[in-house]
Amino acid sequence: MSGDPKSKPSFVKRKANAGPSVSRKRLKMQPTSLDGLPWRAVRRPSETGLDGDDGILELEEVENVEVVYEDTEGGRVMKFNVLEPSKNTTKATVSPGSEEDVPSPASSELLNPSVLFDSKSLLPNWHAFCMHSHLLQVLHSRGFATPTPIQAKSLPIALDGRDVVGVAETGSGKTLAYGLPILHRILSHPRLQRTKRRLQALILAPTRELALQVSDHLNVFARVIDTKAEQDVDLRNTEAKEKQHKNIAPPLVSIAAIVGGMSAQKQRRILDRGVDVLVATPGRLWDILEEDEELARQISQLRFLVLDEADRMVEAGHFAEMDNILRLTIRKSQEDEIEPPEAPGDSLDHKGAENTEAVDTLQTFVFSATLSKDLQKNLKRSYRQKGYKKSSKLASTLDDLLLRLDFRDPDPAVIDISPEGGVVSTLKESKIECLSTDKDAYLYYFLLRYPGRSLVFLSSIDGIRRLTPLMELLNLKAFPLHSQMEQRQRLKNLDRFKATANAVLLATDIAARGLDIPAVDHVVHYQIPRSADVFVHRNGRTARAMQKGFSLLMCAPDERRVLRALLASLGRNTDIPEISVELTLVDKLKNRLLLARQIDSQQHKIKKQHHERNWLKETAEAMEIELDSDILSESADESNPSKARKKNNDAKMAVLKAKLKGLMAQPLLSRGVSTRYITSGSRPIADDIISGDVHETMLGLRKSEAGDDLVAATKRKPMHKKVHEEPEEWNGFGS
Ligand SMILES: Nc1ncnc2c1ncn2[C@@H]1O[C@H](COP(=O)(O)OP(=O)(O)OP(=O)(O)O)[C@@H](O)[C@H]1O
Repeated sequence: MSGDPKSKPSFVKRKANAGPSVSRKRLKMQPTSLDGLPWRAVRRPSETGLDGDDGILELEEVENVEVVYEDTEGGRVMKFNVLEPSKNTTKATVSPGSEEDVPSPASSELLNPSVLFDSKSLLPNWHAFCMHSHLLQVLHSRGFATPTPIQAKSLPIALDGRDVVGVAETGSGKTLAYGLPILHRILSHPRLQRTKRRLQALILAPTRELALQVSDHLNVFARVIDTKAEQDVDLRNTEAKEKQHKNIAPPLVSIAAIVGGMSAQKQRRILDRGVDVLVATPGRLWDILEEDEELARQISQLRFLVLDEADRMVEAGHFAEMDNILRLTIRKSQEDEIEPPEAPGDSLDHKGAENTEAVDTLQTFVFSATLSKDLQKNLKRSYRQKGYKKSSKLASTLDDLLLRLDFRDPDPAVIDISPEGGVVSTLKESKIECLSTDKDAYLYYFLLRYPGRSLVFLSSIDGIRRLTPLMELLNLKAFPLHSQMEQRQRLKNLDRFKATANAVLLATDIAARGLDIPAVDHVVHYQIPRSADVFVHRNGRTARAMQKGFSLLMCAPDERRVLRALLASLGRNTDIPEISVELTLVDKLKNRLLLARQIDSQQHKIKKQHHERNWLKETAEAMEIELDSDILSESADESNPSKARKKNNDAKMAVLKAKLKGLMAQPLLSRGVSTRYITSGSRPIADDIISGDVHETMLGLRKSEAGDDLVAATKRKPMHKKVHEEPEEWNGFGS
């Protein structure tokens, strides 16, 4: 019996169970007293209300016991015969009262899935994978009726214990393709109760947002199902998520995210408590690893290693950290020239069998929407070439890095179902050719003409800083997202963008990979992306999970050459179609933009003057210098304007703002529509207005989706042709 009987009132409930399958033939007479029986502690089922700590410290059961009644002189007595269990019994032999032998709560679900959850009739398309019943229930509760193609192809292989390199289009469910096998394994091999969780899976992701998203996504599958909470709480909202986390039972599988920009102490505390799955960005993980020897040791004994968006990881400035972390995962049994850094505790092999099991069964998953065919071939080849030697120098390309992965599998399965040319079937692409200096106006036109959730990619942070205030002055809900923002602000802006139906996210390529934002209607490339992969991933933020999506590329004359090269590298032989634009409207919008720019530069000037004046004063004070009265008066003239001057500035600003307000109040009429009589143009619009069919911000234009306004694409000179493979047949999500 466990617990301290002195400190708490306690009793032990016991139930005897002879078990129907016990054969008389293997009866071994062992008359014993009640306390001498092989009692086994069992979980206190929450359904019965016995799972609290009050009163009952432990519930025990005993099996293979025969109860015999004997008539004696003193009356009828009960005797117990212990039957010897059959040799092939699957139950572990347990010693009574041993804490170590008590399975964790997760094991309660470790029963025949078809008994707990009728997956055959409720989830027929998932049934064949024989996954843990808890996972099937979550899939069912979320309405994930059918595995996506990448899931259907990789799950059987991954569940079979093999390594997988998976390449599939953006938004096609790759997270669960690697996540479900990991969760299945952990749920099916529950840790012993009161033993600390041991790290079993490490998932590396290139950006903080992606790492947090992956951990959120998998956490949904790791928690005890609370259908009410699932309905009530929008899990995509950070605040709601925090609230929910406070209210729920401990997870069946503990998944933690370790990313930069958030409290390192808090993340260390979580690690100290023990986690099963760690999702991390390489930079922060390496920082922690340099001080946390125990974590380094656990990483050297992982059961699963995942590289999500592997190809991005080498670009994100994480190369050295990635390389170091991968070295930790290399097993000692490998005949390798790379000496993994000595993991703390290497000498402490007291875990014995547990270590051996982990060492021998590391499974590696590498997933991305863009892994070149050459790389995939090289990956395979490297394992066949016995002579391949890993150099101890730092890896320098993705090829190098992947070749360093410690694939246990002599022939890792490579599943490539990425679409030809990188275009997702539900995505419509378009472009606008215009001068660089006109891009703001065309962007503004597009955002007004096609309201919705638009994600605009810019190649520089300065560009985002310049555009954000302009958009705000033009009454658009614009949120910036880039690496120089504080992490809290980054997440807040993402949440706001997700929660606003008609909003603009101005982002650098940190938002290009993996982010699963619901219902992004448009992706805009303000500049041509620097590579074909980035183009594919940026586009992948829309048209996800078989939803419709639209992308617009803004191409200046000096970018044409880059665009041609980009399309060629994707093996495309048709140009991207142009979208038709009402140029008269763009001209009108240019006037608004001009005013917005003037206001912004005026505001900027005032801010700068304040800043300079304060700096001068503070510096003089700090250095205990008395500034020359000439300088002071000059400075006062310039940056601390006199009342009259200030008034003048304020008046100037008020005039500009009033002008802009006036312009914005004027309806934007399309060409051919008279400003005086909206029925007299080439296309009278009065009827459309009455029927609500006209565009609310641009009179004279019918409401339409961006995809409806494409101009036929021109054919480009044929490139080297690709053999056309039949597309994967898939009828979409939930079918
Ligand atoms: N079997 C399924 N049925 C329905 N929806 C699914 C299924 N699997 C995943 N999803 C949903 O599809 C969306 C995209 O999944 P996920 O983010 O894993 O895509 P991805 O392939 O990793 O995309 P990217 O390459 O852009 O990172 C998510 O919202 C996810 O919940």
